[in-house]
Amino acid sequence: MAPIKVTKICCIGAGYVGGPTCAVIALKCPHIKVTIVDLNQARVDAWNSPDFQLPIYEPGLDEVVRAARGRNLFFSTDVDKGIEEADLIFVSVNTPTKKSGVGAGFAADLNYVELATRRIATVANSSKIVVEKSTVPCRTAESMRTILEANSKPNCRFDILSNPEFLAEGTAIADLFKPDRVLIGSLQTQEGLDACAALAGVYGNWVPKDRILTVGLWSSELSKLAANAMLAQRISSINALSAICEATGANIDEVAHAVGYDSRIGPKFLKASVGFGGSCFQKDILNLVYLSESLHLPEVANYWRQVVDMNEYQKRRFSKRVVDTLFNTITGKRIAVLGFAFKADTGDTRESAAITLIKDFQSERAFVNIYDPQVPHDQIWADLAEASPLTPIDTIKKQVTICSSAMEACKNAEAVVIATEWKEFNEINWEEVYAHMNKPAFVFDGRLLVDEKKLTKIGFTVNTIGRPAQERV
Ligand SMILES: NC(=O)C1=CN([C@@H]2O[C@H](COP(=O)(O)OP(=O)(O)OC[C@H]3O[C@@H](n4cnc5c(N)ncnc54)[C@H](O)[C@@H]3O)[C@@H](O)[C@H]2O)C=CC1
Ligand SMILES: O=C(O)[C@H]1O[C@H](OP(=O)(O)OP(=O)(O)OC[C@H]2O[C@@H](n3ccc(=O)[nH]c3=O)[C@H](O)[C@@H]2O)[C@H](O)[C@@H](O)[C@@H]1O
Repeated sequence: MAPIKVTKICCIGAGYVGGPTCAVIALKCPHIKVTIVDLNQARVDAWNSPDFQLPIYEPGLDEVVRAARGRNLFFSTDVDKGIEEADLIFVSVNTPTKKSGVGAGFAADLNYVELATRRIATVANSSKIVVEKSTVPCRTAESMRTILEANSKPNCRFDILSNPEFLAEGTAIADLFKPDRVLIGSLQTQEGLDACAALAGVYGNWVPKDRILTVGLWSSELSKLAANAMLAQRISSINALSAICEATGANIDEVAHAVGYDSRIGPKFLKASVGFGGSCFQKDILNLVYLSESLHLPEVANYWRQVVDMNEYQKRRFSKRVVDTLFNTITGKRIAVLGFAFKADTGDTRESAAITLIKDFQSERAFVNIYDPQVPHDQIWADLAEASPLTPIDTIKKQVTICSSAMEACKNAEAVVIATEWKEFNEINWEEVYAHMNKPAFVFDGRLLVDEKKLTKIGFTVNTIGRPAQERV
């Protein structure tokens, strides 16, 4: 049989993954028409905006969309047309943690995946390769196949692939241009392998062959959860060690450096922090915990749960350190929180550690000034309202002020808390900040960002994650 040639791709879901991933496919494959569809009109409008005010902030994304949009890259709310036209469909919808029902708080909510799958079954008039791009529990492809086959029209066949995405926000375009690997899982039938070869052919336009890994469907699905769980586990491990450092006088940067020098361990992902955030680490580990429990493997479930528990502990430990250091009370004191996004170079705030810290400061009745260079103010208010559902937004607004610069946030504050490692926080004029703060002035560095010695010399008392407090000299 001649290899399947992909000429039209549809991606369902124009979010942080579907948007950048398929924009890069369009850029690198000018011979393929790529249509990204979404039910969210505002999001699609932003992708189509004449001045390229895209719905997500991602370095380099703008250039990719400028080069391909209108040529072979299209954004639309016409989901049915996108499905009908395409020979390969990515399902890149959200799979958040379930909020209610069986598995609430742990299991992935597969409702969006199911709705998208049902839509494909209803609309498709020709055979399609359907690709799971969303992160899903192991064996979700089987449910998708059952739904598609039960609802398909005669002469329509569906081949399901798993092609999880490994990009990280903030470096999405670089990751997509030069991925460590592209993983494609398929059934090991001839049809499955043919579909796999077709998708590998798409990536083959720019990804070297030896970086395209082809495996079985279930291995592919599980590998995505495993990769995120192991990355998060490294952060929880280094954060657990940071607590020992603070208590003993060891320095977490030195420990991470020494440990990471072992080529079997490696230096990446060993940066102690105020806790990992982002839409996926916690969700995917909880998903793995749920999967393990469903498989009657409680020891395995407990093992992975600890990674999330340690992360919660790290956040709480940090806010407690702020309160303890400020003479056991922050009531009525002003705390400047620098950074609200869950990491630098993104405007995404999902599960950001900053939200937990600010909530803790609010419950201690402190005043909080927030500054983030990318997160829209409306998003900050929405996140704070969601974090404290019983507190009216007007009450929150009496305690919290959103500022338009780091300097403005620090004015008249007792303490500065660095929650996100934005580069611009390296360039803060700390002498000027110090001059405008109440004394004694404290800096709590949750991201190992500031030069402790320099700040201490200025007069600050500096508390850095994973190091004992530096007293004023
Ligand atoms: N955010 C990230 O960096 C990464 C996310 N992932 C995974 O990728 C998946 C998508 O994540 P994000 O892009 O961050 O989510 P997102 O929430 O930014 O985007 C999902 C989009 O799908 C749309 N959608 C939902 N149901 C739909 C339907 N039936 N028809 C059309 N559109 C529909 C939503 O309106 C939304 O715009 C998740 O499973 C996530 O775990 C994987 C790797 C990285
Ligand atoms: O499935 C996903 O959603 C993605 O999740 C992560 O990507 P992302 O969450 O975008 O960002 P990371 O760079 O992994 O950072 C996650 C969190 O860990 C924190 N972190 C990271 C590294 C580190 O050494 N220390 C640390 O505290 C970051 O500040 C951030 O809060 C993975 O890195 C991606 O491979 C994966 O595709």
